[in-house]
Amino acid sequence: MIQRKIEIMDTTLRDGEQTSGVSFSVSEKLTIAKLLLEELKVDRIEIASARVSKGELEAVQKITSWASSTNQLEKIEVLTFVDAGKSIDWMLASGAKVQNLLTKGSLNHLTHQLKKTPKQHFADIKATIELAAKHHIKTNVYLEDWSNGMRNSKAYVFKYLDFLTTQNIERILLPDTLGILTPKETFTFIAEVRQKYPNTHFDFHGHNDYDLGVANVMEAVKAGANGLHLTINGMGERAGNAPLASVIAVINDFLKEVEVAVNETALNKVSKLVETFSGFRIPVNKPVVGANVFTQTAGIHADGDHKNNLYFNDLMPERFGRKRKYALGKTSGKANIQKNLQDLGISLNDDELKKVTQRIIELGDKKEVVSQDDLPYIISDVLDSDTIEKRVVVENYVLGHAKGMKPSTTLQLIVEGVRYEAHAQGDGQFDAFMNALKKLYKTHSKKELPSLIDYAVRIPPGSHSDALCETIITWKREKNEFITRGLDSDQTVSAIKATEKMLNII
Ligand SMILES: CC(C)C(=O)C(=O)O
Repeated sequence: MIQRKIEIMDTTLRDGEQTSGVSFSVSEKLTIAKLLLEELKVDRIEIASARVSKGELEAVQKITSWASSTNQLEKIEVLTFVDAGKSIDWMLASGAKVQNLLTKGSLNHLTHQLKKTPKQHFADIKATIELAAKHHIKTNVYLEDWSNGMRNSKAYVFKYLDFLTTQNIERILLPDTLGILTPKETFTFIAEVRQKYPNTHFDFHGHNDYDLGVANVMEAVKAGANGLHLTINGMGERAGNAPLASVIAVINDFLKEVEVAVNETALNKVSKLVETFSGFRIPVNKPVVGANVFTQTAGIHADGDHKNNLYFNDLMPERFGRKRKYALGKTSGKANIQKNLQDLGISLNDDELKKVTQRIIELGDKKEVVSQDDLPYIISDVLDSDTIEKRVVVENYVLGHAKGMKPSTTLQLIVEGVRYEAHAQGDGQFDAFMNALKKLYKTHSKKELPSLIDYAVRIPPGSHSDALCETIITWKREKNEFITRGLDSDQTVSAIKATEKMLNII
């Protein structure tokens, strides 16, 4: 089957930058532009609005100079205005060769914002297109508020399109400026213009105000749109634009009659880079690129994956340069843990697996995020504790820490079935705990406590900051040194757990 090619125009650097609070630096724009064209392989990029700032001019100059050296200048587009040639002067200074001229696509906008008649507007547009052509600048034309125009002033839109299709332009760009269209309307409106002007190239530019951006783009393609405007991570004005990653997945999986040149495996990398540069966080459940979307949390899913991939769909993570994960927490169960152990190359017997599962459920109950990186630490803690006979139990404690007061601890300890209690102050919470312990041992035990000679804390690499913390304490008794470890989400508690182990060893 011969597939119809759909041009993908990425507008992250123009409409995406209109996300409230986002501004890319010159070098960030250049880096993103290179990635979009060279790795992601979109067909065109819109990188700026003309006349915005000095920095914007510098960014466009850098990008056009690189694009010219790599023969890609025709893929670089800039939003321009009908402004008696000022935007064209800016284009000439920037080195860009394709303008996306903003014009009015609804009578409402034309009358109330520009306060012009269609005749005056068309004459200004004609002059701008001709001036651009004189300077070897190609023109695409945006019909701003086109979706409203199709709803409320169709006669104006078609009169304007009759005029435009006789002009020296490359493409007509049809925005749903306010994201108001339904999928059904999108199909109908695009089909109408395509039918009337079968030889003209039409792009659809969808916004996401009703969360219908992807659905509308899908209908635009079915109705015959030749190109689509998308942004990385769905960035853009208000609720953003149709997100590129989701649209590419939808086209590749559901619209077999068309094809796009975009390289799916680069989607995640580009998405992450744009997230870092923009500071605009990707929601964890954002399809294709969100942190959680390839993580199975329920144990039953991991179990089903094991049995003939029962919980897989066509969105395989490897397509997008990602990997399936199995979450660890209170609902994860043994199957998830087994999957993570397999990944790490660790094997446990049934009894050990049961104990590790129990510990993860306990941690999950405390609302902690347990990651695969934490798993070896949990295993070693569980198995290590298992080998020690528990004669001494740190049963209860109150740790006091208040501004302007010395930290204090009240401690209840059970030694071979007998409960003891002590209170002490210290330089920090753990120091106060140790002082209370020393008091107890001095009064009630003949045993000497070992001295603490080193105290190290580490967080499993890749672990979330609210997850686990391991305290490793080196003790010295007479000439012998030994180490105990404690694991908890709270640093002081992890040190107390390491100390409890020491009490059971001496
Ligand atoms: C500025 C214009 C082209 C726009 O982004 C829109 O109408 O959505």
